[in-house]
Amino acid sequence: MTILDEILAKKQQEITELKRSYQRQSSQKKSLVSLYESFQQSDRMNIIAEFKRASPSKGPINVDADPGIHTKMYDQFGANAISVLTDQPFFQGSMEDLQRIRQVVDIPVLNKDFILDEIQIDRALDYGADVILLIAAAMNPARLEQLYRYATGLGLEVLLEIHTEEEAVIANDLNANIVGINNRDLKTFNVDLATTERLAEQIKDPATLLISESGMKTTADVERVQQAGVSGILVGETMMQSNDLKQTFNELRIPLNEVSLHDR
Ligand SMILES: O=P(O)(O)OC[C@@H](O)[C@@H](O)c1c[nH]c2ccccc12
Repeated sequence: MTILDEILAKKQQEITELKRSYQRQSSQKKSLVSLYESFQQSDRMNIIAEFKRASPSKGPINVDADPGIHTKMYDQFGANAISVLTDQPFFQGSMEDLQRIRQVVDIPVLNKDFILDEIQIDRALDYGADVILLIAAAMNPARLEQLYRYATGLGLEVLLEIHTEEEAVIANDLNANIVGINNRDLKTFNVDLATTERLAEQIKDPATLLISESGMKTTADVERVQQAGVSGILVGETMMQSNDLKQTFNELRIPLNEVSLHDR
């Protein structure tokens, strides 16, 4: 049993409970902020800065950080979007964190969780998310497509996360417009930026927005994934542990070159 299996099993229990207790809000149409559109307009590396207190691979990262104060600083120093880890058992996050963050920033907010059911998508919308994460490794392609269509039908955007060549094919088949290449293998926790280099070229549609996820610490790391053609990065640990967020953003927000701008 991998850690991913363990997380997904626990998540199924949470969903069962949620279906018993969660009251959906009235489905009034909201006007959401488009991550896709706003990232297309930037001439610097787009940064999705993540609020993540702890993780199964690292243990505690920054458990005492205040979600409102911390992400307000992300926004001030140049984040283009905020990712909020809302899983409680393995990441010590919550939907209340997301709600709080929604109150303090106007840039797109991503609900980062192990989403396996429509009810979690309804809840993401209710709590103020603009974007949800769907992880190709977490379910079969047919179910992935159902959830993808459900979310986009509600007006949410989807960051579709892939880690293997097979999953890149799934992303192409779905015609996903925002694809996240996770450098971390969720089964072993190994991080390798070569994953981005390998998979970026497998994504066929030039209009797809490519995001490199995990393991980014230095300017050199960002330059490397940019060469592979990505125009956004998702950064957690480095943002949660930085003593000087202004400096961290300056190091990571490099100007985009032709490689990542060529298809605009
Ligand atoms: O802390 P890092 O190495 O910067 O990684 C951030 C993000 O990519 C990572 O938190 C992540 C990527 N995909 C996920 C899926 C579930 C939980 C967490 C993740």
